[in-house]
Amino acid sequence: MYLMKDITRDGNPVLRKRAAKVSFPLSDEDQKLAKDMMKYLEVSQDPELCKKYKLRAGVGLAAPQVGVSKQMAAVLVPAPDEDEKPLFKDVIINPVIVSESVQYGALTEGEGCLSVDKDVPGYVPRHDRITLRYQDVNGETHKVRLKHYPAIVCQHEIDHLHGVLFYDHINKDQPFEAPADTVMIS
Ligand SMILES: CNC(=O)c1cccc(C)c1Nc1nc(N2CCN(c3ccccc3Cl)CC2)nc(N2CSC[C@H]2C(=O)NC)n1
Repeated sequence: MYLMKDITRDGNPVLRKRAAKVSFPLSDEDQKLAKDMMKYLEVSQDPELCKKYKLRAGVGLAAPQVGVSKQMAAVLVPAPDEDEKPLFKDVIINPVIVSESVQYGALTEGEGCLSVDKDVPGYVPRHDRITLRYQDVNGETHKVRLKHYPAIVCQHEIDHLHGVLFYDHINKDQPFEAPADTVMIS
């Protein structure tokens, strides 16, 4: 299981590389990587376990964040009502955003990243809605339409696979300025 010591931090070149495509069938190593990344998210979202293992909670974790430059990310976006099923839960492999809304979306509180220890205030303008194509651990291809929070999270994770960090998108002069008609997501 990953601990915070296993998370690569900003400054590590692996976070600024384009990650390599993953081939199928997954090697045992890649299967374990997928399982361990999802496990981190599950444990980090459990208040007891999060405290016990001193983790930062997350809804997404990309392979470069555990030092592996491969096109794989775990996403676990819980439903607002905890006894509902998650808004999105899967390990996305070789993900491609095939279409995206003109309209922007941004988290009202800004974004955090397990690999960025400092707080970087400001809006991170992303596409409010995306159509995402990816392969799951079994090699099955999925094409899903996402909007608002799950769409934001997937864009944040796919950025990691392209060597992009969230603060790259923050307007330097006006960090809390967002394009007109941006959907503000709380
Ligand atoms: C600087 N202000 C802020 O960070 C920030 C501040 C306030 C609100 C938001 C909404 C902020 N923003 C933000 N909050 C999150 N979490 C909220 C808490 N949550 C969580 C916590 C505990 C249990 C279960 C869960 Cl689910 C875990 C996820 N996550 C992300 N991001 C950006 S996209 C990838 C995703 C990620 O996983 N980052 C580690 N951003």
